[in-house]
Amino acid sequence: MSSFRVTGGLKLKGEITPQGAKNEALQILCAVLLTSETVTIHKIPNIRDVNKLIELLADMGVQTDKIGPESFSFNASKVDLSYLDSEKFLKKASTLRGSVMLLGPLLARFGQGKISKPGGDKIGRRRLDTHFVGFQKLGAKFHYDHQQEIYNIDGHQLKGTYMLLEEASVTGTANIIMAASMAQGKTTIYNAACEPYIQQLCEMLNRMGAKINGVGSNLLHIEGVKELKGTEHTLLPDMIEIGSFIGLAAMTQSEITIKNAKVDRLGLIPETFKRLGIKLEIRGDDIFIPSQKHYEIETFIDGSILTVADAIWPGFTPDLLSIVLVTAIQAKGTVLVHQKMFESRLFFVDKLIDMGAQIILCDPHRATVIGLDRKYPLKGIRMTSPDIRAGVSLLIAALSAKGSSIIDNVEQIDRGYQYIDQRLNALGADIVRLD
Ligand SMILES: CC(=O)N[C@H]1[C@@H](OP(=O)(O)OP(=O)(O)OC[C@H]2O[C@@H](n3ccc(=O)[nH]c3=O)[C@H](O)[C@@H]2O)O[C@H](CO)[C@@H](O)[C@@H]1O
Ligand SMILES: C=C(OP(=O)(O)O)C(=O)O
Repeated sequence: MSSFRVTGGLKLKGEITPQGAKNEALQILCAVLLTSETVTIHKIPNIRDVNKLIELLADMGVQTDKIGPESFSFNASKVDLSYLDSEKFLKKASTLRGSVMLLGPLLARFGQGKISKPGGDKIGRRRLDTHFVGFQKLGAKFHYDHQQEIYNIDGHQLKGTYMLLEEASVTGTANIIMAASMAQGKTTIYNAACEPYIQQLCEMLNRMGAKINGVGSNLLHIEGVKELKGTEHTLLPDMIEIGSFIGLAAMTQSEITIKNAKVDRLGLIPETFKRLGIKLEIRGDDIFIPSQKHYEIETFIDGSILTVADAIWPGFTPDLLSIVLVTAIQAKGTVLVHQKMFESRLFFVDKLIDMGAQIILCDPHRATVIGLDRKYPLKGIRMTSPDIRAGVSLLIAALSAKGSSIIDNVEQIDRGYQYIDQRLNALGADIVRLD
């Protein structure tokens, strides 16, 4: 288990370029299984979850070549399906959430798939019903081995159909789209998730020869094709990293320019941080955040306390609520943070309270932050990173604090933020990795 020793209180300054999007990378990497031709992907982040998925593909027989600092080519002309039965596969697949999206492509191309219960953040119950009900609607048979926690699916000629998803699951929608792309006939998916990750996946599949309409909406029409061909794809900048850098700049009074942020793909993210009083300037495709001593949280029009809540896209992403929460600590004013989707994602606030933050955890889904307006700084403490986004929130708190902090279990942060210590140190932070 690695830790960070963070010396707080330093102002950062400079430019930072976001990595390629983690959650998009996980979908796009799984999609390489859909064709026997070569797929080249650019802007692949060097993070734990992505690296594990690339390893899984290679172990399965996919030819994997690193062709540039952030570019890989993949060729899945030979796939060893017997590897799916191995202990090694099942163990590795269970360490990340994204591995579940191997199932859709496996089913589409080989008529079968198998996966152990996927991992990912322990942030509450994370059911997979949408995925399997969707596969079943396409005609696949599904069996869950409760004892070994293994999901098996089988379905040699999938048939297109109409389906109304019970919930707009992000990875579930991606899985169903990939399975339906090669099913016989037409599939309609209503209440589909439409995050930029999904839009990117659909655009890539269309370049491969798929026929998907409605991209960007929650109503997708997919005309199945017999086969898909190779393509080239560039990942979007990671919008969750971008939001994290905005929060970091505000909390540490830093002047930061986020380069090439693809601002038009960020949805409500810039607006939500602006509502906390943070000044953002959009300069071309960059976001400039000036050093700000004070930032004041808006109220609603009727003067009542602002609520920031998550919602499915184009609502505000749940993955940035922990960052909003930590950013509000040094704001002026009060905000209610309402995490509707996950039930165990806010418990990390006890560490922030230990550091001196004024937060009331109302219940597992809601926390009220009463901003300190820099009347006093947080104080450094020792803490453990429970999940990826809480981990980065603790890092932001530690960077703003007086004194030094130790953050344990930074593997959680490494799941989703590449070289975060080195990149922030280049802006003037003092983070030491202790192995
Ligand atoms: C690898 C990956 O891409 N992970 C992301 C993906 O996870 P993932 O795809 O696993 O998350 P889902 O979209 O399936 O669901 C997230 C949570 O929201 C609930 N839910 C979802 C939709 C809905 O209409 N109603 C509802 O209550 C689900 O029950 C679940 O608790 O999407 C989540 C939601 O944006 C993000 O937090 C994760 O970072
Ligand atoms: C919850 C997240 O990731 P995962 O779905 O991989 O656990 C996240 O990226 O914030």
